[in-house]
Amino acid sequence: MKAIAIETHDLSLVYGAKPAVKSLNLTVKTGEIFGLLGHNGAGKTTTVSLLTTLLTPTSGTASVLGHDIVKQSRAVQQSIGYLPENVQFYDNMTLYENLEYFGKLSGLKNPRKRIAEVLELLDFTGHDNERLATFSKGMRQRVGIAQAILHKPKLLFLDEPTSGLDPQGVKSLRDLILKLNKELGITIFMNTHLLSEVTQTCTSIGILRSGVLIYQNSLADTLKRFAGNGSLEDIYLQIDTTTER
Ligand SMILES: Nc1ncnc2c1ncn2[C@@H]1O[C@H](COP(=O)(O)OP(=O)(O)OP(=O)(O)O)[C@@H](O)[C@H]1O
Repeated sequence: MKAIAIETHDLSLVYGAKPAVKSLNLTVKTGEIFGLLGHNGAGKTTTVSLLTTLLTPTSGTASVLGHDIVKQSRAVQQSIGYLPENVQFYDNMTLYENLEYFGKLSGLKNPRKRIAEVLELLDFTGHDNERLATFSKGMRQRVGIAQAILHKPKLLFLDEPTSGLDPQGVKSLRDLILKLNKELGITIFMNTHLLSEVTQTCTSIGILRSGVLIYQNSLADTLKRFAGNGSLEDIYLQIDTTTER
């Protein structure tokens, strides 16, 4: 049986008086590529912010790679990588300088060696002395993944990683996500509303609606269970409209 990477129990977050995540009970096993789906404002980013310890829950608990997100937040931070939706870099610095900066922030002892490994892994060899100002959005997202994996995390959180990319950028990022999962064994937790991405990348999915997890299952079981109901888009709409509000 696979170990559990993420487990939440009645995890909730209220912004002022507004509940954004409501009693979330979610399990993600190690080795999965988990896709968290939902409309804009469903609570996906808030969920990732809780699991990455950027936000403290109003109530409930969660463990990430066996560490409690509140009591052991430092251990969580050390074992995960995170690509936020709008990752910021120093455009006037080169790719190498940006990665060196992030490597130092995450306490890397030998950044030079690790940066060279990551540049090769991400097919960036030869670009290390180019300024980030010259990079396309797709390349910048890959730099975002490079900074997120510098410290060799076992679990990677990606917030809408392919949003705003052209088809070539989407494909390149999708291939990279699959490579990180298959070759390096990194568990991936990905927020998305691109259903086409989910079918080509994820092994399991969850659907959030107004802060409530209304569905969680493997992608294979979902497609089997709703066989004959059309594309994943049709299935998503069916789950969304037939689940009690
Ligand atoms: N800092 C904040 N203060 C108050 N309300 C917030 C804050 N951040 C998010 N919200 C609200 O919480 C709800 C969930 O937002 P969240 O960003 O988690 O959703 P999302 O599913 O990630 O949406 P999107 O796909 O648009 O990024 C939304 O109604 C949003 O307006």
